[in-house]
Amino acid sequence: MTIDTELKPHDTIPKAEKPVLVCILDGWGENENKDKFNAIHSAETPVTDALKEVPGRWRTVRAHGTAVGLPSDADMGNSEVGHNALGSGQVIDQGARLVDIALDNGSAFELDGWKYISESFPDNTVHFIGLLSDGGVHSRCNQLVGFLKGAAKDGAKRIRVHILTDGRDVPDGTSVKFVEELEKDLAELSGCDAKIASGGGRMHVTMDRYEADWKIVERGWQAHVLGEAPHKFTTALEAIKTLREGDGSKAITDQWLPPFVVTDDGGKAVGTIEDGDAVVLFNFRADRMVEISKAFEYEEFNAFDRKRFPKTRFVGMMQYDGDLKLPARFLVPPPAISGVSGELLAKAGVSTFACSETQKFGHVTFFWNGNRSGYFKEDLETYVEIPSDAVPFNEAPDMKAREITEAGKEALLSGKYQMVRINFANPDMVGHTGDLEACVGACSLVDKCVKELLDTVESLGGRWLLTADHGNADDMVQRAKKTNAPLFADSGAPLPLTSHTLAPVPVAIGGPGLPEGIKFRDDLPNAGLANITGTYLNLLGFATPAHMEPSLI
Ligand SMILES: O=C(O)[C@@H](CO)OP(=O)(O)O
Ligand SMILES: [Mn+2]
Ligand SMILES: [Mn+2]
Repeated sequence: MTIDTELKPHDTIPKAEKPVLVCILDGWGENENKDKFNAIHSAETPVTDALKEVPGRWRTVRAHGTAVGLPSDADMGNSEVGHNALGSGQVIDQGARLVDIALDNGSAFELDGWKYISESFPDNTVHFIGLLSDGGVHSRCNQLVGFLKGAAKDGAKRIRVHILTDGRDVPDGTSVKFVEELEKDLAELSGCDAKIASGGGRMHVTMDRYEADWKIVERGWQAHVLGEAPHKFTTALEAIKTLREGDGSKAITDQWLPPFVVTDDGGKAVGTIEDGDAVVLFNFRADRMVEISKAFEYEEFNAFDRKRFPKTRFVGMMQYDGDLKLPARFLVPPPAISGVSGELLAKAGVSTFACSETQKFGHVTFFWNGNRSGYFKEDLETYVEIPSDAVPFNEAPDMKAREITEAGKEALLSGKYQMVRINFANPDMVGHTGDLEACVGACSLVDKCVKELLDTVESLGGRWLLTADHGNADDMVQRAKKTNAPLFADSGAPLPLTSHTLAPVPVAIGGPGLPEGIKFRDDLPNAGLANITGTYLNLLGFATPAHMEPSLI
């Protein structure tokens, strides 16, 4: 498709004279399950509730599956695909799908990335590092197995897998099943010595994002590369089963397992990373692979002391950062996202303010701009990151919602910005902890913060759009497949749901600056997140560009 990067004025909505607020509630779905396990339903949310009553200015849109470029409608939404869609207005085949296709048609094994790592197959080790689950948000086991088989077929003599346990996109405890399956798959690879070499929980080892805590990456480096960790076991299965028990008084969940190394009977690590080895990061999603990519790729690096910097043939499943071209080599070309709203608005001279806390900062900047870490026009764009606490967020469920609200209000009142873009992390990040009570509190607070922001826009005579990127807080319990009934452990405790949901998300518009007759059209019942981009461009007074999905207005 040809992309026209010139924004044209809207036919009927005049150019916004006052700021337009776009506010994303991360992980805030509109779920059919309206029992106490829906934290949003259980929370005090008078502000977002009242928005539903405004005729023609509230609706839901699809935020999962094919509506956001994922392989199937069984796939839950996530922040990467959600913010890509919100920022670009396009439904783009996403990493999960592109890798499936490249494996299906075999092209993955013809491309430069694969040829590059193949050079290590005969005489060196090939290492695979990534999230071991079938969650489909960052990675998928069947894709890992596809590449493992490809490596064995193409003559890899020695394979080592470094696993990050999930328990976030999939139920806690499933790490055991995934490791058992992987052990079996590795044993079946013919003609090569293949083993799990190290690992740890995804929230504690390797998979940090937006430089929230480099210690997480350092732990991973020590375990995967140097073969050093406080815990050593002779099998990965024994490692995770033992580590899950914690210190006896408190169990540790899959997400938070400490780093471990697998050793031989003599205590020697079975899979350190050495000069000449190939290293593949098998996650397709970008945010949590950027830091570890820098550690493997950058000669100059001072985020932590690597102690040893092996010269490896290093590839990502995808190229994770389009501006940094990181990593330089990759197995499957990433989604080509162009003509995004940020670029068009910068070209049109619109000044933008974007803000969230660290955990979601890249969501409203990097993902929003199509996985680019830079600016389009730096003098027109102000990006503000409020540092997140480095704690499990059920222990501090308010997170930085108040600080983000203050920053957003200040930006609106400053008169410096035509568009103000905000993301509240709480419903998602607290939702992922599985702690219902904490999540209910988080949702109530976010509702209050939304009020403050909308009141500010009202006072200025501006316009606003409120939406979310996918569900999460809207269901905090695992349910029976057929009946949807909540599931409980033998102890009687509800089985927590830590993942995102398949629920659609709300969209609401308003503000005194919005001409009175402006309403949502009713001929787009299947609209998704990509339809929101044209909608906020309309609020700014621009027509929806032809390469974007139609506006909801
Ligand atoms: O924490 C994350 O990495 C994902 C879940 O795997 O959540 P989100 O897509 O909301 O960032
Ligand atoms: Mn999200
Ligand atoms: Mn999430």
